[in-house]
Amino acid sequence: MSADLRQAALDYHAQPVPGKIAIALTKPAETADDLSLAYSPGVAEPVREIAANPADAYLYTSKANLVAVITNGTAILGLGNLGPLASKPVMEGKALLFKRFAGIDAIDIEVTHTDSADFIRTVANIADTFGGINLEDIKAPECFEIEKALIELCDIPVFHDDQHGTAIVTAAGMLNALEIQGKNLSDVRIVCMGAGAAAVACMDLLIVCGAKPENIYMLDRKGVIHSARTDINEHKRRFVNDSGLKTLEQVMDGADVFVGVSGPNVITAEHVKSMAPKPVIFACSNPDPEIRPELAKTVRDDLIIGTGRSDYPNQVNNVICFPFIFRGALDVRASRINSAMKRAAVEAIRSIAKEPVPAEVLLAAGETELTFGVNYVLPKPMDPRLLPRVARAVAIAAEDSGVARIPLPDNYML
Ligand SMILES: NC(=O)C1=CN([C@@H]2O[C@H](COP(=O)(O)OP(=O)(O)OC[C@H]3O[C@@H](n4cnc5c(N)ncnc54)[C@H](OP(=O)(O)O)[C@@H]3O)[C@@H](O)[C@H]2O)C=CC1
Ligand SMILES: CC(=O)C(=O)O
Ligand SMILES: [Mg+2]
Repeated sequence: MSADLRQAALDYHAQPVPGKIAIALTKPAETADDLSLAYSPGVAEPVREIAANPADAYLYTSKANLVAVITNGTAILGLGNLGPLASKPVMEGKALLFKRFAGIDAIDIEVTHTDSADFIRTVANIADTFGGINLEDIKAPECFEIEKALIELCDIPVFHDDQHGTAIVTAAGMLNALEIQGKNLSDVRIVCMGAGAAAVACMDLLIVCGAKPENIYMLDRKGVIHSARTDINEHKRRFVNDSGLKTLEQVMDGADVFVGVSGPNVITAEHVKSMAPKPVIFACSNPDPEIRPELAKTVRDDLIIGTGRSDYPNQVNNVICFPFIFRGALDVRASRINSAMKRAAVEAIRSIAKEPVPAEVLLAAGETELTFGVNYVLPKPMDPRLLPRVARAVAIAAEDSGVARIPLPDNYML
């Protein structure tokens, strides 16, 4: 990062007040009459109603539009396990994005804990406060056990964004990129660098969308996951590939697709050069991608490349999903975010990239033109069509799959 950007980022976070979010009042609180309603004695009335009927919390409190962004700071972006407190700027950032893009009030909660059971207990014990829980930057393999347990324990949607938000955006972008390159997901050879939260979920969803498990090579820090390895957990084991290719060099040679959800600068221009014609690279590690687009482009002119960042074309980042999927889930009080809702989000996101881009998006993106093609495979996060289209598709999928607890509002998001 340049010294200028570093200082600008620090100033942005420090000035004019520290941090990125604050709490706003939604009711008058000026007079004694106001306070009689907001606090004692009036507040006792909604208390009694909620005690008698817990669902009334959705009517009389902020629960319906409140999401907790909860972490333990064990996998902060691609920076690693830097602890809960250091993760707070990222979690406040997620809260900012929830509010900016979907009008959802979100609050960050950084949990210090002893083990996964302690973390699960902490989150389960505060869950009723919220309409949904967005788990963030929790490392694998603990994230899988944590999410599974919390889905069972909580009565509200629990969604590990690094798994499912990333997978939804990756699948949407990949289907579009392959369409542009004239390839089918069912035919391509895929290299997935990383075998953690994002990697496992991305590959699972690509398989649901048509990728062949035997065409996927997943790598961790020790190389390709294959069955002779004795150091792999049950989640990695689901992706063993015993074709005989064991090194990064071997799997990149002739690969159609590279998905990077690992760490910075792990592939070289030589690796990119050895890929099949018309390859697709999603180098999603934040803040520094697995390879810089300018480097990859020195060796290929038939390449589609995306990164997790806002300052290159083709941003492949879960921000294109999580505000909108939660909006749809909250608005029908979905009990969970299921596979049908994720598929609906993939299709809604990818369809927007194929349509003309509104002038306000071009302005916000600092672009004069964006058309579906090598430099535009996914909508920009600030595209105002994402909110109505993704939220509506997700809410309809929730209703159709039986997890909505209230009907779709009339003309919802139309
Ligand atoms: N663009 C986006 O929207 C998103 C991007 N990401 C990025 O994906 C990355 C992983 O995040 P997440 O899955 O949550 O983290 P996890 O800690 O769950 O998993 C990290 C995985 O990456 C592997 N890894 C890390 N560094 C290297 C390396 N240098 N070479 C090879 N493998 C490596 C680890 O290997 P091992 O198992 O051997 O330790 C592990 O399998 C981060 O960089 C993050 O920023 C994540 C979510 C969203
Ligand atoms: C974008 C994101 O969630 C990550 O890099 O962890
Ligand atoms: Mg994350």
